[in-house]
Amino acid sequence: MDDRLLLDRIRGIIGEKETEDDCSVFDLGNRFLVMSTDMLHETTDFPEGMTDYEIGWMAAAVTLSDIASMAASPADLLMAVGLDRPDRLIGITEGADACCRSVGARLAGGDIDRHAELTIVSTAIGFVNHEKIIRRSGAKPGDLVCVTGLPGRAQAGLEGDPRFWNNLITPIPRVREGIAFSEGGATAMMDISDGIALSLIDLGLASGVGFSLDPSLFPLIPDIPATRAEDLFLFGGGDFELLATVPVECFPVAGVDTSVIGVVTQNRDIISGGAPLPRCGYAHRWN
Ligand SMILES: Nc1ncnc2c1ncn2[C@@H]1O[C@H](COP(=O)(O)OP(=O)(O)OP(=O)(O)O)[C@@H](O)[C@H]1O
Ligand SMILES: Cc1ncc(C[n+]2csc(CCOP(=O)(O)O)c2C)c(N)n1
Ligand SMILES: [Mg+2]
Ligand SMILES: [Mg+2]
Ligand SMILES: [Mg+2]
Repeated sequence: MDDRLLLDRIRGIIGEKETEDDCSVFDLGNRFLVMSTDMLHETTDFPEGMTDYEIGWMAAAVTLSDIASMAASPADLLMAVGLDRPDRLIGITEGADACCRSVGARLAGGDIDRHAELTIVSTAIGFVNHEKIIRRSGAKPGDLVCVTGLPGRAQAGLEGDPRFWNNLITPIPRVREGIAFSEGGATAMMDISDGIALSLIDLGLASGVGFSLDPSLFPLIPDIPATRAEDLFLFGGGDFELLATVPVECFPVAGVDTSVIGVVTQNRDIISGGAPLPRCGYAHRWN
């Protein structure tokens, strides 16, 4: 059992549309309010060696990334902190505050509790004009599949590559890039927190499409064997880059440094280099 399968079980209760995107979407009449919440805790999310400041930064970044993935501008973030030791709160708060400021958001409140394992829930809201929101459901056959940055770095950092430790522990929410994708006509978007392969599965289901990827186009981490780099690229979690689909006539998108890795297909299969893409990536598992 993993978190994706569990989510499928509650979709019928709260609704397909409500659980389809990185954020929930509330119509304010003149624009949309988007909201996201994420829970992180020490054993599964904060690798040993992180400072409290970095823990606070990461907790804010993962949620702000969800706001970015709707092409929204983040506004306020609340952080509920279950502390194993009280002295950790100041560093955590300084890190979260710095991350919020870096994207023009405000750390605006939260909660403090005692907990055996350090646990942080961050909740953020953002705003986006009706015509500028990008959902997971808009991909059209023929669109280009685009990704920002060098996915795979966070997993490489987790596995001990010192070059990518900072990518793992202090991810940058791609707010500016999300807005640029929207301005440039992107049709669907999400962040790749659980890895590109699982994200493509989600995007394909939401849009009713498939994908054909060309591995020769993948932007890969340098100086490691190519097969390893390709696995990190497709299946590594913890990178908060954006995955977007862009009509051919809209490419390149001004203001985003992006790599084209494939094309959207009418056929719902997800193919990479001619073979079906395995359903592998980061998941929360029970047994
Ligand atoms: N317990 C829950 N109850 C209701 N909706 C949920 C629950 N958990 C997740 N969702 C919804 O399901 C969708 C996917 O959630 P998920 O946490 O996988 O997305 P995410 O936040 O983009 O990913 P990540 O957690 O890796 O940042 C979101 O719309 C989310 O609001
Ligand atoms: C031990 C360890 N493994 C992996 C990562 C990278 N990481 C951070 S958040 C996330 C996915 C989304 O999580 P969630 O679904 O809980 O929001 C991943 C893969 C990490 N920081 N620590
Ligand atoms: Mg997300
Ligand atoms: Mg999230
Ligand atoms: Mg999740």
